[in-house]
Amino acid sequence: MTERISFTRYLVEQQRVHGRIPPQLRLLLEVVARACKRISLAVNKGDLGDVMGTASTQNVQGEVQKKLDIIANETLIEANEWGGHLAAMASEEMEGIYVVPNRYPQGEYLMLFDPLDGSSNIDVNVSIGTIFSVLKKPEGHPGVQVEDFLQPGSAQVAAGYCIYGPQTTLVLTVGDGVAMFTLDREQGSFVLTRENIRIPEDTKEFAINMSNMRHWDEPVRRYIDECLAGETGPRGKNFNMRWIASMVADVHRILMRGGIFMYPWDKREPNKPGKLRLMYEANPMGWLVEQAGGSATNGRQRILDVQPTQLHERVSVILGSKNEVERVTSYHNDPQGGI
Ligand SMILES: O=P(O)(O)OC[C@H]1O[C@](O)(COP(=O)(O)O)[C@@H](O)[C@@H]1O
Ligand SMILES: [Mg+2]
Ligand SMILES: [Mg+2]
Repeated sequence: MTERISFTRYLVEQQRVHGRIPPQLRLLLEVVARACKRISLAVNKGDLGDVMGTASTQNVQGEVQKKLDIIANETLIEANEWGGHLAAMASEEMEGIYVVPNRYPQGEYLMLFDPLDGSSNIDVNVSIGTIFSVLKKPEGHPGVQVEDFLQPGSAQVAAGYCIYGPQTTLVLTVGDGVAMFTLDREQGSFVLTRENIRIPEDTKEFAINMSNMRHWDEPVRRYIDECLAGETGPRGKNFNMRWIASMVADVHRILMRGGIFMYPWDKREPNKPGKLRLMYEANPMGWLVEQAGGSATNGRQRILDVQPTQLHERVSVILGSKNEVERVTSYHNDPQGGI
């Protein structure tokens, strides 16, 4: 029987063999994995635990928070604040940054997270998840400010997500490809189950919320129309559609078998670049996809090159199989032509 590699051992080998992970980052990732395990247990409880339904509060996005949004947020904060590897955290569920109290040692990393992604699916037993992104705290000044977080996605030192579905699966990159770990509930630990995940460059599967079609911009409309036209149309092949409405689940499918995921700008809120958030949704997912051989743009430029100006800023997201993302991007940059 092949020897099972635990998450801890994988990180230790990445540190020792590849010198990719400094000790503090390894500790941080282990703590995040433990926090995700606790969130997974809460999610699994469903109606047996007091975790379903809405809380009576709103978050900075103006969304009514779900109980699990808050439980997941608190679990990540509590688990990470005392370890000495973080200086501060930022979350979809918190307006400002959370600076690690000075009764604890100040670490050299910053972490951003979407504690519970796919909130609209919580009460209907569909896969949801946690998304995280790790940056280095800039040196040269004491304390931490919001501006320290406003680094482009290309500055990430680690990114990942944990999906709470039929399996609980943790997917991670530290810049050396993408690895996947499945939670072994008997052992209570994450075990390496895939390495060097690759996304096929071509695909016949697109994911977008079709109910927004009338609000889309011309390049997106053109791309989807061509897919829907199938083998008798300009693409000469039939396309299938999927939309789980949990970004973590739609992106996981793409890492597993390819595809293109789109949440583009649309006319419903023309002043917003998109629905999804740059710092703790698009950047970590964009880096994972790139590390697996795919692409991620906002329709015009590489998402990881976008210079953030606000903690909760939104962005148009087009990611997945390289050739399809390049096609949609070319339709934006050259409306008459494109690929
Ligand atoms: O309901 P819609 O418009 O299809 O949007 C679904 C998208 O919204 C999200 O649920 C937003 O994330 P949160 O659940 O973390 O707020 C994404 O996971 C998903 O891709
Ligand atoms: Mg989300
Ligand atoms: Mg969320």
